[in-house]
Amino acid sequence: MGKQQWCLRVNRQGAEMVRRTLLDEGTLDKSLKIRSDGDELLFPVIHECSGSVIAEFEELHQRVPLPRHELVGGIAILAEDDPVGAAAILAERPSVHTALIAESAVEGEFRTRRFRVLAGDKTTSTIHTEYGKTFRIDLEKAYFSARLASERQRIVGMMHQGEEVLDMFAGVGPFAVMLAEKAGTVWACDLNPDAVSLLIENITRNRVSNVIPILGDAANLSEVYGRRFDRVIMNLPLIAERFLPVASRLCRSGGMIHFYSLVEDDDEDSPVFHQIPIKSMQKRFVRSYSPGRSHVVYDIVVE
Ligand SMILES: C[S@@+](CC[C@H](N)C(=O)[O-])C[C@H]1O[C@@H](n2cnc3c(N)ncnc32)[C@H](O)[C@@H]1O
Repeated sequence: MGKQQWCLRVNRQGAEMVRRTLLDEGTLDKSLKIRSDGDELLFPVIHECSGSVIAEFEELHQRVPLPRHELVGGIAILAEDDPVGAAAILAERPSVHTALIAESAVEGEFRTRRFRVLAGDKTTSTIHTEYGKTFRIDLEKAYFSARLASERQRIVGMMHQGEEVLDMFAGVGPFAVMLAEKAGTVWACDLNPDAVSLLIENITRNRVSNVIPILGDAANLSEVYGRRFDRVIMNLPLIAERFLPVASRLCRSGGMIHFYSLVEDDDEDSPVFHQIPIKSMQKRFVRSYSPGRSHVVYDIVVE
C-alpha cells in the first residue's frame, strides 16, 4: 500500500525540465518514487499547486532528514531558526551556497523580506533556473517566489503567438521573461529600482529582445498607453484591487486580466469586480498560502 500525494502529470518529452524546476523550487516530494503511466511521468509534490492531482506513490527510504526549507537557486530558506540543520543542508546539497532564515514577513511597497544568514556565503543573491531560463535573484532587494513556476507555464499555455502583454508589477521579471516566448512584446513595470535593475539583467541573460522594462508606478500606465494589451498580469496580492480600474483601461475588449489575490477559503469575491466591465471571470486555485488561506487567480475577460 503506497501513500496518496499531490502530483503533476507531465508528458515524458518535457519531463526532465519539469523535474529540475521542481527540484530547484524545493517542491518535489523526494520521499516518494516518481511513477510512470503510459506517455506520462507523475512527479509527487509537497503541496497542492496549479494543475496538481492526487495519486498513489511508493515511499522511498530516506537518509538523514533535513529541516524544512524552500530552495531559490543556491539559497535554502529555512522555516525554523536552525543553524545545525542549515549546515546539514549545505553538506547534503552541493548546489546550495547559503542557508537563510527570514527575519520579517513580506513587507512594504516593494514586497521584500529581511533575512539572516544561518550558514554558507553571506549573500541574499543567487541564480535561479525555471523551465530552462535563468534569473538573477536578490531576495532582500526584490520580491521573488519560485512557487509560481507552474502558474507561469499555465499562462504561457493560454497565450496566442504575438500577444501584447503588460506585467504591471513585474519584479525581477519571471512572468515577463517566460511570457516573452509567445508574446509580440511584454511591457514590464515595477516601482522598485532594484527589481528593475535585476529585470534588465534577466532580460539580457536570457537573450530576450521583446521585453520593455519600465521603472514607474503602475497607477500611471493608463495615461501613457491606450487599450492596447491582449493580456495584463497583476501579481500584487492584497492591494492589487486599487489598480483594477487602471488595468481594465489598458486591456482591449476581449483581452484577459490575470488578477492574483490572497483569500480566506470562505471569502466572497471582492465587490471591486463590479466596478469594471467584465465579460466573464474564472477563479482558480494557485497554491495554499497558510492554513485557511489560498493564493488564487481570477482570469477576467474584459468587456
Ligand atoms: C508580489 S511582487 C510580484 C513580482 C513578480 N510579478 C513575481 O511574480 O515575482 C509585486 C511587485 O510589485 C511592485 N510594486 C508595488 N507597488 C507598485 C506600483 N504601484 N507600481 C508598480 N509596481 C509596484 C513591487 O515592487 C513588487 O516587485
